[in-house]
Order: sequence, then structure tokens, then C-alpha cells
Amino acid sequence: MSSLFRSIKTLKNSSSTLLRRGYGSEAVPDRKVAVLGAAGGIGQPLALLMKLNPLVSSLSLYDIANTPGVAADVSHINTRSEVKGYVGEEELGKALEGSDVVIIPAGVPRKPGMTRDDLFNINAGIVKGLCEAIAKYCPNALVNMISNPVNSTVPIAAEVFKKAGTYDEKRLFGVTTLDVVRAKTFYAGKAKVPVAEVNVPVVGGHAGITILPLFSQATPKANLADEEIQALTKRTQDGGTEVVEAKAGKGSATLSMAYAGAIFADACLKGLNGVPDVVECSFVQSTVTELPFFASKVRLGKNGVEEVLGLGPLSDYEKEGLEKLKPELLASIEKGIKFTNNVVFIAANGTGFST
Ligand SMILES: NC(=O)c1ccc[n+]([C@@H]2O[C@H](COP(=O)([O-])OP(=O)(O)OC[C@H]3O[C@@H](n4cnc5c(N)ncnc54)[C@H](O)[C@@H]3O)[C@@H](O)[C@H]2O)c1
Ligand SMILES: O=C(O)C[C@H](O)C(=O)O
Repeated sequence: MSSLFRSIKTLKNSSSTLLRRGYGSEAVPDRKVAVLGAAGGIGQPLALLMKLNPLVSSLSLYDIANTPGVAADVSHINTRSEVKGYVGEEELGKALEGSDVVIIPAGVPRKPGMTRDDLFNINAGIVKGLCEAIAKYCPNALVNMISNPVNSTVPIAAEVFKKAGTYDEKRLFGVTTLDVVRAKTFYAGKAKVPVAEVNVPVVGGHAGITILPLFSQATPKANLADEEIQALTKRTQDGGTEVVEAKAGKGSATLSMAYAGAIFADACLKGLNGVPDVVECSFVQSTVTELPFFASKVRLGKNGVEEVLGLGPLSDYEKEGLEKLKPELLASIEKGIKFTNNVVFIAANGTGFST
């Protein structure tokens, strides 16, 4: 119980720090955040964390079921934002209208033995439908894509927005913050440094070997052996699978993901509000490598992506990892692009044809 009180105190302290910096309720602009998939395993704790964020004035919770209950529950918390719940496709437009940031954790999670790509068949269609509505109702919102496989769902979103004529590469983000959160935690444990001081960029994509933590750039510096760096890299790449296996069929990471999603959304809001030097890793349209989308450090500003930062110096091990991940990441990106541009109809007899 006492740790709960400590957390609330920390939250109150960080709110007053915001006030002292001039980001308190008077100075802070109104910001609407929509969560799509808000009644799910990620959606519910993410709704809670966004309700605690003093930068949010309006919190819109949308799902295909169960959002009225989640919204009623969260709405009783005595923080700044007004909460509204929306359920079913006919309410999606109202949920989205006026949104500054849209966070998408809608879709099915993995079970043991599955890859993130195994979710493609169901989640691609869900994400496509939601992005068509975003293009219609809030084309200027920053989109934070959580639904897997992120390496494909971000390209799907880009293609949907291109078709609608609303695509702005500065406003579309694949949320890879959980990889950074994990890399920081695992590094702090191994290097025996205070976790709150740790920084580790994670680049590439968000699946298996496409997740490339750059421990050579980790701070505070520590003298870790090559084998230790390799073990940390593998653990970061397999972090999602570690949770999927531990949950044994009951889903994938939800609580740590809600935390990571809340950190990334907060960074987007700070950028929109003009806070300087807001930098987070994210999977975005990129020229950092020859791949059209790539996760790296990104500076966030009033229009979303202000600058996609380069990779910095890599160790030989990281250079090798970078070359190894490119074919898989490119294939996932191309799969997303093809899905949006080449709809396949399956006839009752099982044969397929495409447009
Ligand atoms: N990017 C990451 O780091 C990361 C981390 C963890 C999980 N994920 C992914 O996030 C997604 C959600 O995971 P979860 O554990 O919350 O799953 P969940 O099944 O608990 O929740 C998903 C929610 O999405 C809703 N939904 C389904 N179709 C929808 C639609 N068309 N519109 C709105 N909502 C819809 C469902 O009703 C459900 O409430 C999964 O694809 C998972 O793989 C990504
Ligand atoms: O591993 C998963 O399927 C969920 C998510 O991508 C994660 O990294 O935890």
C-alpha cells in the first residue's frame, strides 16, 4: 500500500514540476487523445495512464465492445481530462473528431508459438479500417500504432492515408518504446547502474531480430563482455515472447506496453506543445537506411516528426545485426504495402482473386 502512496506522490510531484515549467493547466493547450481498442488488455491500463496525464484535456475511448464501462470507471478519477466512451463503428467518427493524438492498440495478441506476423491476417484489416476513419475524421492527428505486426501495420496505415490524400510522414509512428523500456531494464540489471539513469537507443523494427538495441551507445557506460552484450541483445529481441510464454495463452505484454505507450504519447503531446528536445525511438518513414521505414531516434515537435536522427557509431556486432535484419524488415514492410494496394477476395470455394 505504501508503494501505491509513493507512486501517487511521485505523480503529484511530476504534475507540479509541469506547472512550474509553465505546462500547468492554464498554460497547457487543450489536447484530445483517442485510444482505439480501449477495452483491451493494453487499452484499459493505457486509458488509465492517459487519464493521469495532465497534458490531456479530452480522452476518447473507443472499442467494438465494453467501452462504456471502461470510460465510466476511468472518468471518476479526479484529473484534468474529460472522458467519453464510444462503442461500435457507428460511433467511431465521433470518437476521432478533433483528436490530436490517436493511439491504436486494437487487434489480436499472440499466443505461445506464434510470431507477430501470424497476427497479420486479422490485424491488417482492423488497422486498415481504423486508419480509413482517421483519414476521414482527424486527418491531422499524430497516429501511434501499437497493433502488431508493427513492421507491417505502419506501412498499411501509410498506404491508407496516401489513398485518402492525407498522408503526412511526420504524423505516423510505430510504437517501439517497449523495446527501449526492456533494453533499459535489462541493461541496468546487468551493468548494475540505476535504471532511472539508463539510456539505450533501439533501432530497426519491432519483431525478433529486427529489434536492434545499440548497447554500445548505452549510458551510463559499463564494461560488459561481448557475451553479456549478446545475451542482453537476445533478451531484448525475445522480450515479447518471454511475456507471451509466461502468460501461457492469455495474451502478450499489456501492462508494460501500456506504460511504454503512455510514455510515447506523452512525448508526442510535449512535442505538439512546443517543448524542446523531445527525443524517442520510433518506427517511422526514414532515409536512415535504404529501407522506407525504420526505427531510430526521432525528435518530436509541433508537427510530429521534426527530425529523424541517424544511427551514430555502431559496434561490429551491431553492424552485423543491422545487415541481418534488413531482408526480414523489408519483407514485412512490402507485405503491408501490398495488402493495402492489392485486396484479395476469397470466393466461397476457397479460390482467391485480387483487384
Ligand atoms: N507495439 C508493441 O510493442 C506491442 C506490445 C504489446 C502488444 N502489442 C499488440 O497490441 C495489440 C493489442 O493487444 P492486447 O493485448 O491489448 O489485445 P486484447 O485482445 O486484449 O485487446 C484488443 C482490443 O482491440 C479491440 N478491437 C478489435 N477490433 C477492433 C476494431 N476494429 N476497432 C477497435 N477495437 C477493436 C478488441 O475488442 C479488444 O478490446 C495486439 O496486436 C498486440 O500484438 C503491441
Ligand atoms: O510480443 C508480442 O506479441 C507483443 C509485443 O510486440 C511485445 O513486444 O511485447
